[in-house]
Amino acid sequence: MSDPLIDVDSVSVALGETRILRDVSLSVPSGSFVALVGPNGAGKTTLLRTINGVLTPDRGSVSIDGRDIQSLSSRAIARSVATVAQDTTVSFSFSVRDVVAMGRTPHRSRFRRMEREPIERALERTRTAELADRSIETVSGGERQRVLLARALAQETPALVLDEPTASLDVTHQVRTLGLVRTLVDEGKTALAAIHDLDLAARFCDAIVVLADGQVLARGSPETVFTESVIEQAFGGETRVHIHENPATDSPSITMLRSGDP
Ligand SMILES: Nc1ncnc2c1ncn2[C@@H]1O[C@H](COP(=O)(O)OP(=O)(O)OP(=O)(O)O)[C@@H](O)[C@H]1O
Repeated sequence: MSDPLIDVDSVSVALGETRILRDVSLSVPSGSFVALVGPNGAGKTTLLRTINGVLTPDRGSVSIDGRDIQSLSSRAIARSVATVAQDTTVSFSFSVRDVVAMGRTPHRSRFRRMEREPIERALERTRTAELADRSIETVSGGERQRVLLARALAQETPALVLDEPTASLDVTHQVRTLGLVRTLVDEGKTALAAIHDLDLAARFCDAIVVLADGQVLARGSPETVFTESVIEQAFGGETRVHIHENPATDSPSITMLRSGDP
């Protein structure tokens, strides 16, 4: 397997008096797409915010491409990792194109004109070009989520960190968005995404990390991680799953069953 682009080593994070992450280790090999799954409150957002340098671990370390992020400036981190946060609300009235252009900030300098090409390419790839002249305040929640993915693509970083990138999307756009991330990874990017839909995670990702109660419960290929016992341990006794092979996608297909379902 190739070297890890993102390496999280024994990270612990406390917020206020509460310890949120305990001794979390994971690595995202260069050129792979890894899903972070787990119940609400497991610590997924906290972990992603530690990986992009917003939060500082009180123990352990995070490295990007072999460099400890504590030693990097925020500009250097932003040239390595582009993030789409879970909360996509915006409180400014820029056009969609201007929002996507913000992705170029870590590459700008007083001496260089802003390159337009990465912005237009990001708009095209996320199918948001037709929204480009609209105010970001007027687009729908799902469209805004795709615009913020476009901003992350315009940042032209080796790594993408995505917190529930399909949360506001209809089923077609969920598949399109994860399909786009898969294509970007196949072209050379590396992605780590918190994903609630286990079936989509199994379909699009190379590896799965299950986080529960601030700790890594399991990690590995979708086939090895998505067992009934791991899922029931992570999501609690009320959750049962039906796992079967999906010959069309060559990945396990997962149906969540609620209590009362046959
Ligand atoms: N600033 C804070 N102070 C104290 N506790 C916090 C703070 N921010 C988050 N938490 C708690 O940390 C835990 C982990 O939150 P986090 O948002 O990382 O979980 P998550 O796995 O991303 O959840 P979800 O699937 O609901 O998005 C939760 O119990 C949350 O209430």
